Amino acid sequence: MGVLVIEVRDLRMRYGTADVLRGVDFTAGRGEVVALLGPNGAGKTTTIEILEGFRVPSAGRVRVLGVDPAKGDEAWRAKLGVVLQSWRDHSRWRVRELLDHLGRYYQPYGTPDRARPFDTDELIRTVGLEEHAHQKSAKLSGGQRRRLDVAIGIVGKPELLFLDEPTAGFDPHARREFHDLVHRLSDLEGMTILLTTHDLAEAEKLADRILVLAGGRIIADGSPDQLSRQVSGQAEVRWTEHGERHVHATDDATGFVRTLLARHSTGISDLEVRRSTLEDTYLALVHRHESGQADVEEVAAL
Ligand SMILES: Nc1ncnc2c1ncn2[C@@H]1O[C@H](COP(=O)(O)OP(=O)(O)OP(=O)(O)O)[C@@H](O)[C@H]1O
Repeated sequence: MGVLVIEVRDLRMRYGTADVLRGVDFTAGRGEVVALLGPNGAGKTTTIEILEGFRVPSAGRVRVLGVDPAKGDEAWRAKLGVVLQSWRDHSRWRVRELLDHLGRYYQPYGTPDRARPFDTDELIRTVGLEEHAHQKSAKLSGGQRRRLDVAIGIVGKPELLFLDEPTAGFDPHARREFHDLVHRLSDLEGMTILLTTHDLAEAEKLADRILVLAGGRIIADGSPDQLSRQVSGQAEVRWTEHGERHVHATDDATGFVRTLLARHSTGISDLEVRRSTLEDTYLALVHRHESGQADVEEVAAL
């Protein structure tokens, strides 16, 4: 995996008497895009806040860019970018002015191989706010304000970017542009990105790896493809035969379809093969976990 940007071992967090994180383990490497999924209240935001140094964990070992976040200094903080769920109020500022102003904070932290901050006009183009550069942020639409949030998060060219539900409120076009942006940031800038989302199609498109947090632990860790194949190896074949609809679940869809067509060379129409989606997989994992059917270790080893 190369250089570890995030290293989390046996992380625990207790609020009062409630154990929210009960031994979370995962790592993320340079340039990796990792999606953290889990039901409401699973502890995703808590985990991210600990990684940012905003919350001190009850126990466990956490290293972010080689540093314990609870002891991170300004130079360390300058290498992180954060896009939170809630809109921070910058309503009096115009877009370009605000980004230019925030960018200045990062100037002392530039290195020979990473100029900081982002050039303001390049940044505005990157997030697609050219037409709104001189508008007050209070006048932006919800989706445009979210783009401004993203611009604020990356203005310092972070090595590690946290995105908490980044595309909530985006229209499909803005969402696709945002996905392209995430890929560019990880490919061209080598940025490691940790994002939370409840949109599984988004996680599948964006993430190299998916972590599922439930019951205070990571219950699955793998590429979207690995997760789908290991949780449900079966595909569903659907077809119409002499006007009647049929469905068959099989481990070997190709073999089944071959036999089906050989047996009935005519009379078969509307043939479809459906693999389980990440959403099916996710729901199966969380259900298995909640109903106690799966041992945590067993699923985590997928
Ligand atoms: N400061 C706090 N004090 C006490 N309990 C808290 C605090 N912050 C969060 N919690 C509780 O910890 C649990 C995890 O919350 P967290 O916000 O991390 O979940 P999440 O996975 O991000 O949820 P969502 O998907 O709804 O955003 C919840 O039950 C929440 O009520």
